[in-house]
Amino acid sequence: METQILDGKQTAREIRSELKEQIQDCIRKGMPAPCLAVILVGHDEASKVYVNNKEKACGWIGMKSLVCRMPAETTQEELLAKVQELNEDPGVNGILVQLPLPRHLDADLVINAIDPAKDVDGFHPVNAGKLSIGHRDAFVSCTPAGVVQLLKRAGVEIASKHCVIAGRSNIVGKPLALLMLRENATVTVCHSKTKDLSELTRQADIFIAAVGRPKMFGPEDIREGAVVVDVGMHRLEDGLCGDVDYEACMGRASYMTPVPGGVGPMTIAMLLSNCVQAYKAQLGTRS
Ligand SMILES: Nc1nc2c(c(=O)[nH]1)N[C@@H](CN(C=O)c1ccc(C(=O)N[C@@H](CCC(=O)O)C(=O)O)cc1)CN2
Repeated sequence: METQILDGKQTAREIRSELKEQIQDCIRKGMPAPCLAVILVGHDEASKVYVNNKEKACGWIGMKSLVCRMPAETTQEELLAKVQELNEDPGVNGILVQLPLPRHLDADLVINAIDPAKDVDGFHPVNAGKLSIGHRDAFVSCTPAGVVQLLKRAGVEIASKHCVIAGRSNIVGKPLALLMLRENATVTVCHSKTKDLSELTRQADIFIAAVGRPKMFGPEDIREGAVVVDVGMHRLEDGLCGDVDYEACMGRASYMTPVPGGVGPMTIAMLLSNCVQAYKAQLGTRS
C-alpha cells in the first residue's frame, strides 16, 4: 500500500499565511499588532528550541512576541507575580508558560493563575472544562487542535471512524479524545493499565500515538490502511523520532505523520491561531 505523508510543515505554513493576512487586515484598520508572551523558566534545552521556534513563528506572521526568560531558581511567588503582570498588561493578548517547569514549581498553580481569556495553550481548567461540555469559545490545547486540523486539511474522514488514542495526558490525550468525539469519531482511549493494547490499536481506523515512548508502536500494532498520527517527540542519538516506528509502518498505513515535520509544526501553528483568536476577542471587548 502507498502511504501518504501528513505534511505538518506545509500545512502549518498554510495556516501561518492565513493568520498573517488576518493580522494585516486588523493593522490596516488601525489596530495594534497582537502580542504573545512566553515565560521560559530554567534552561531545558528542548524547551529553548521550542520557544525559539515560537518566537520565529510570531515574527513570520507579524505578531509581537515577549519572551520572559527566568532563572531555574525562580520561586513560585516570582513566577506567579510575572503571570499576574502579563495578565494585567493590555498589550499582551496571549500568555503561555513553557512546560516542563523546574521540579520545585507547581505547574497547575501557575496555569490556574493565567487569565483564561489569555490562556492560548488551552490548559486552564476553565478552557479544559468548556471543551469537555462542547463550548466552542474555549481555547483548545495546541497539539490536539493541530492533529484535527492536519487530518481535516488532508481530507481524512473522521466522522464515524474508530479512533484509538494511546495516551491520556491532560495536554494531549484527554483533549484530543474530546475533539475527536466532537468530530463524531468513535473514540477509544488507551493507557498504561490497558490490557491487550495491540488488540485495540489494530482495530483503529485512525490511530494516534501519544504515550511518550520512542518507537513503541510498529506495523504489528496497526491495521493495514489505518491513518497513523504520531504525537511523540524523542531526541535519540541518531536523531528525532516519535512513538511510532515510522519506517517500519511505511507501506502499511494509508496516511502517516513524520517526526519531525508532522504534529510538531502544527502545535505552533495552532498556538498562533489561538493567540489571534484571543487578540480578536479582546479587541472586540475594547471596541
Ligand atoms: N506551554 C507548553 N509547553 C509545552 C507544549 C505546549 O503545547 N505548551 N508542548 C510541548 C512542546 N512543544 C511546544 O511547546 C513543541 C514540541 C515540538 C515542536 C516542533 O515543532 N517539533 C519539530 C522538531 C523541533 C526540533 O527540531 O526539535 C517537529 O516535530 O517537526 C513544537 C512545539 C511540551 N511543552
